[in-house]
Amino acid sequence: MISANATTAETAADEPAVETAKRRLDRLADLVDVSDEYVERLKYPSQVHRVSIPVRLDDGDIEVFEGFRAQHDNVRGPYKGGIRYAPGVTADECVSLAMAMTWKCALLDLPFGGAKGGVAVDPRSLSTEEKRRLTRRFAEEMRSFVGPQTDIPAPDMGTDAQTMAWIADVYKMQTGDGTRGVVTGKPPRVGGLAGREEAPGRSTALVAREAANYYDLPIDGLTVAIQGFGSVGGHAARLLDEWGARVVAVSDIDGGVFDENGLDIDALSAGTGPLSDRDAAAEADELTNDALLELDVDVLIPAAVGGVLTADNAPNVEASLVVEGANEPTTAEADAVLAERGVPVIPDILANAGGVTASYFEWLQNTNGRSWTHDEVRDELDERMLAAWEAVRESREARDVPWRDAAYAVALERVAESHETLGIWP
Ligand SMILES: NC(=O)C1=CN([C@@H]2O[C@H](COP(=O)(O)OP(=O)(O)OC[C@H]3O[C@@H](n4cnc5c(N)ncnc54)[C@H](OP(=O)(O)O)[C@@H]3O)[C@@H](O)[C@H]2O)C=CC1
Ligand SMILES: O=C(O)CCC(=O)C(=O)O
Repeated sequence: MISANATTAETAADEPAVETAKRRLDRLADLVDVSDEYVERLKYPSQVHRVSIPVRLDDGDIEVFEGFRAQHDNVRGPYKGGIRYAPGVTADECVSLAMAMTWKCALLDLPFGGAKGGVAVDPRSLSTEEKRRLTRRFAEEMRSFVGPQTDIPAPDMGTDAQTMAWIADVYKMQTGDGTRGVVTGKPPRVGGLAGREEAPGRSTALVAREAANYYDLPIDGLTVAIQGFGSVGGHAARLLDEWGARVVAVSDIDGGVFDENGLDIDALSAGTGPLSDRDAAAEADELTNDALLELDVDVLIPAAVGGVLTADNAPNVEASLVVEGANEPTTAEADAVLAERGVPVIPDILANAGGVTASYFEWLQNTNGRSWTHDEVRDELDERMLAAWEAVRESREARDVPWRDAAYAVALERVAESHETLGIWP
């Protein structure tokens, strides 16, 4: 077992993400030619919906869960963003993630605004039937504020294609609209897109490869540690492994596995249960999630929960490069420490943006009835991701700022331009 000093996800020194998001906007206002009034408005969500979700559990008891949907800005198109099921989800968490969706969609030049939702629940504590009842009731509660042209949810942590299928079905029963464009990330047999599930992991891998190349770290033999082996982490690991990188560590909620010679990612993916119990990990060492973040690797990819790189552990990060597969894995304080130490951090709004980009293709497919092949999805996704990477690279070089600010500057400029053109406020 490799160990490291224990860290908590958010220390006293690490401010809440929503405050960081607001401060970032102030800083960005100096970088781009945007009026202060727009910047002030964009610090706040347009609306935050909060609903109660009563669910009958398998043992006959009723439990009431809290659900949220934060809608940040829709100047560029309908609100768009995932729904997460995780313990401790709050309205504020959804607000900061909704703000990030506004910037992510603008950076990829998609005709969407930003939203995020969630239910405070540990999905691992629910049976499939309980999840189905919870999801259908949440969908009923969301009826008045979601729709293919208003707000389009998608999967996020703890939710998946099946969750989206249940929401699409409730919406169809309520409205008669059978196009299923109300949510993306559905199973392909009910209007979903081949390639949506792998897309955020694919973009994370693609951006990691480009960034590594930028810093003269060749993909062949590139050592990579990935926290999280779910939708994003699992697909990023598989692709990087396929492209010749050496994925030496991956983890799930219970901890991780490490092999300096590289893990057998395909075999690990084929297994079930905790990673450390899988046959493919028999020769690997176990390590904690904290220790994984401090491994001496070329690329570290946090791809699980937010707030894992903090003021406490950033001084111990040994990776040459951090690529954010998860949303908001790096606190503002950790960002500052890593910048000081010369460790580049490629931001979430670029790296994992393949998810919402593929969601856009799915929404188009549902809207105009033309289905996309898996190859078409991959080709167009890669093209758009590489274009976004280039835009951020140019912004960084022109402005001489960290990668995160460079990406946000491109996005803020586009959102502000849309507001200015419409002239609706201030
Ligand atoms: N799915 C999507 O379309 C997108 C997701 N993202 C972001 O990527 C991140 C991961 O999402 P996604 O892959 O969908 O989620 P999944 O639920 O598919 O996977 C999450 C992974 O993280 C692990 N995990 C959960 N809690 C912890 C913890 N406290 N410490 C360490 N590992 C943990 C899970 O382990 P276990 O399996 O044991 O529970 C699992 O391996 C989130 O930040 C999400 O917002 C970003 C863009 C798109
Ligand atoms: O696909 C989408 O609409 C959003 C995915 C998401 O929630 C994210 O990118 O964080």
